[in-house]
Amino acid sequence: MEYKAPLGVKIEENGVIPGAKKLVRRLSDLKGYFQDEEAYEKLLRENPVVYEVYAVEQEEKDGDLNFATTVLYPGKVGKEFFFTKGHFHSKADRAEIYYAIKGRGGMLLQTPEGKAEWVPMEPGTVVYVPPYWAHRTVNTGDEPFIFLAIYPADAGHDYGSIKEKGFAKLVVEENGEVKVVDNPKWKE
Ligand SMILES: O=C(CO)[C@@H](O)[C@H](O)[C@H](O)COP(=O)(O)O
Ligand SMILES: [Fe+2]
Repeated sequence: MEYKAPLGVKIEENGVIPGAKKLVRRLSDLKGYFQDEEAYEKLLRENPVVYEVYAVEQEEKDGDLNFATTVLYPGKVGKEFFFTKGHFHSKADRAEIYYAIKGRGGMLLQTPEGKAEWVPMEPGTVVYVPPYWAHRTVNTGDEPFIFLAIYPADAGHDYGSIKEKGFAKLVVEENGEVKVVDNPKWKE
């Protein structure tokens, strides 16, 4: 039997995992995701980085685990706070654990039938993402929102239906307050 080597790695203050695979998502990678298309086009001139992911991933095998930090930058498109694309897992029954490290935000979760839930997150919050729920994180603060995700190595990402339909709820700023409101464009 060949055994894999154990690994201990320290997450840096800024959320970087040394040696991890880095993925960068700019605003241009999120075309069609935000409600306010005019605000999107305007901000696209600067094309800011919306988030970075630092992932330590294994072969897609049952029983193994991946982990990744996400650094989700503060910002808004119109009233809507910056968020990650959001996805179901390709193996839809694979669950996940998130652990918030820095900053402020939360997670939108949604069943395949479109039942949406909002879970606020601050440093120290653990979120359990049950099997079958799509999930998207949102930065509602004014500093980077940094969290760790731990997920089965064979979970995979299925972005299609969220890209097409979005979430039934939006997280917006209204009169200086964070509000979770119904998505007017949502169709069952
Ligand atoms: O949920 C997971 C892995 O299953 C996270 O590591 C996200 O992949 C990351 O926060 C970026 O979000 P997405 O762009 O993948 O939605
Ligand atoms: Fe996930």
